[in-house]
Amino acid sequence: MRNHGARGPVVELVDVVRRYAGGSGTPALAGVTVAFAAGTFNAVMGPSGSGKSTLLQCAAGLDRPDGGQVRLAGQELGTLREPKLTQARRRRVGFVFQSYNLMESLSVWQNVLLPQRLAGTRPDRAWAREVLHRVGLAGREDDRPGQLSGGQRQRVALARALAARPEVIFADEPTGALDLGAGREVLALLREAVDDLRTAVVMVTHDPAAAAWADRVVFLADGRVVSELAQPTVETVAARMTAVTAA
Ligand SMILES: Nc1ncnc2c1ncn2[C@@H]1O[C@H](COP(=O)(O)OP(=O)(O)OP(=O)(O)O)[C@@H](O)[C@H]1O
Repeated sequence: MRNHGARGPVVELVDVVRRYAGGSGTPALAGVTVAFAAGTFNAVMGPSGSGKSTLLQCAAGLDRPDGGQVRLAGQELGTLREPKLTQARRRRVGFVFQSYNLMESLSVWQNVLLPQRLAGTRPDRAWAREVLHRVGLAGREDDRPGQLSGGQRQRVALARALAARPEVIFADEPTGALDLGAGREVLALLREAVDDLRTAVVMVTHDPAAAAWADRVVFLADGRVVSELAQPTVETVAARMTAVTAA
């Protein structure tokens, strides 16, 4: 596609509107235009209810907007019907959630390979092994998630995302359930995915210290992008959050 070169955005939202049935009248997304490029780490922040999770769901093709366009690797998602939409998502997108979303009955290894099995592609075992090594879980392949700490579980979730070589990883509060040290490990691994693999990362967070790992912070309020910050630090993020919340 024309606009998906090395410098083109992996994910592009143009004037995206999402209105929930029975909502209070204010749309969850009220016309959001934003793009996320390969090899960039983006944080999305904003007050509770500002539309962060809805933005992630629409950008990932998990939810359909009521207006506007979402392009993933240059492909307009609104034009895709199932199962093409699911295929596009499986091929290009990785997810990391606050609650890990691992299959408890499967081993670490089976969890990491599951998305590729579901996609019907032949799992790249050598890369999966490399990825487990990268996240510090080599040797834990046969463990069940129940035998792991929260930080280790989240690193399995990250390995699962990376194993499919996604162009973009969407992370919804990936450090929300972790202590400081485990959270830092996960953030460092997301950073590595951006710097070494040129993955785009889009991470929703409430934590200025987590956002400071990003290259850029996008601030939402009332379903709109109200501010942006490049090269964020804990201090500049905290100050901007205060300003956005007070406005
Ligand atoms: N499934 C739904 N049905 C109806 N309204 C919803 C639904 N999901 C979200 N909303 C509403 O849409 C708005 C945006 O919600 P969203 O979860 O995207 O915000 P958020 O910024 O992620 O919030 P938080 O930080 O609390 O997770 C809120 O007003 C919320 O109540």
